Amino acid sequence: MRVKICGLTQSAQAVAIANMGASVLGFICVKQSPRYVAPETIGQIVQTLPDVDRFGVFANASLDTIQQTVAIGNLNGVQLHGQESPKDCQTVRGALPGVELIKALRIRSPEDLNQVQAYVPYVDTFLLDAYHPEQLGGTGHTLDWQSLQSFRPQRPWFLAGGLRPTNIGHALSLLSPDGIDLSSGVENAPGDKNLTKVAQLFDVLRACP
Ligand SMILES: O=C(O)c1ccccc1N[C@@H]1O[C@H](COP(=O)(O)O)[C@@H](O)[C@H]1O
Repeated sequence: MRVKICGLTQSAQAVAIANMGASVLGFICVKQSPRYVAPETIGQIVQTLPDVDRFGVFANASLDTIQQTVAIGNLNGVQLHGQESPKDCQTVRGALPGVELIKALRIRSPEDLNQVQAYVPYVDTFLLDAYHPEQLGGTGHTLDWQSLQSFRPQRPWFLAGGLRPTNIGHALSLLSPDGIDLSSGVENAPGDKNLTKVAQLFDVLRACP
């Protein structure tokens, strides 16, 4: 299972988290977020990293912005976390072949899962996050895990939304996602990761059946 830790802003923390076992690191490229990092800073952090996947998280960004950030930041994945349509995903995929494309869907009710099918031809991976009326992501709110038990998309998927070392065991006792994504659940403050909590997370994952 892939483990993605999102909202990195500091090189030393990113290196430590990769060395603890994270397989994907996420950088928030949404300017309104307190976790925003500029493309040049991402590039500097990425230079220091061991072999790990590096994703930029965007919301309703222009293709130009996404392409430039991927190039400057040396990213190998793009997570679209806004209201991007299947056509938008098709455009990003066409412009960035070889870059993994994740479409994040913010789930308010089980019916929201029906939109997944329309994205299948254009994305590599899905990510399910909790819906919040004022925040795009990093909300710390959990999904209704029970309602996802029959979710079987035709692409690999990440579970996100309010995951913490203290609830990940319960989530994984109900669901078998291809990956998990944590941000605020392993932080001291937005963008400042708590390495003790990240270590606790990996302890729990090692103990999971
Ligand atoms: O973290 C942010 O500030 C953010 C801003 C805009 C879009 C997405 C954002 N974060 C994503 O939110 C999920 C879950 O976060 P949490 O674990 O509930 O805090 C994660 O995928 C982040 O990539």
